[in-house]
Amino acid sequence: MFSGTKGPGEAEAMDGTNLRVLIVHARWNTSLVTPLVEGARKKLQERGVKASNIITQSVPGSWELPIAVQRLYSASQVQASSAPSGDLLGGLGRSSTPVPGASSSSKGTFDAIIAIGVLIKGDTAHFEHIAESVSRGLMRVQLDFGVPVIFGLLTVLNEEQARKRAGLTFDGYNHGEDWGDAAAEMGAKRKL
Ligand SMILES: O=c1[nH]c(NC[C@H](O)[C@H](O)[C@H](O)CO)c([N+](=O)[O-])c(=O)[nH]1
Repeated sequence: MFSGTKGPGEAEAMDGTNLRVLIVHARWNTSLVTPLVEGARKKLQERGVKASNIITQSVPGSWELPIAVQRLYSASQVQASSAPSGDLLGGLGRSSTPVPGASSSSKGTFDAIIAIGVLIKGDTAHFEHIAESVSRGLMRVQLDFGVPVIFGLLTVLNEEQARKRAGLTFDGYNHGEDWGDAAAEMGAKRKL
């Protein structure tokens, strides 16, 4: 965890034993997204979340994160309240995921969701449109559905900034770990 002035401070000790967490990540900039996902997964397991209760799904890019978060959460709610059914993904269709050991099916609802993507500014306004819309979309899903959606969208000006925040440089640290801590804390508090 970041020990400087910034950052969330010491995470509250939360027991993640009974939590089920969904990680939805973009496949754009995979070499940067994968360490972020792995950092989040590592922290979740350090907080006691069972590996089998960490469900990972991927989408093409960050633009698709809000709809995937909404659809996967809705599907899990249906599944949690009815007989075991088949594909959690519903109409999303199965997508490969580059994170080793990831699983793409689940039984039951989610206590927290982490949405992960890396947006790197180009020389057009495309970046701003995606960043603004995805941010608003993820906030809307968490408030509409009452489930914590951890904001794991890196919006950076260049690849070096992303590498630093993915813990890939000597002076960086992996923001995915903070997102894992936040998911464990918010998921546990949701059960209080
Ligand atoms: O996740 C990203 N998606 C990006 N674009 C794809 C977008 O998220 C959608 O997947 C695409 O527009 C199709 O809807 C990016 N850029 O364009 O630069 C990017 O940097 N990161």
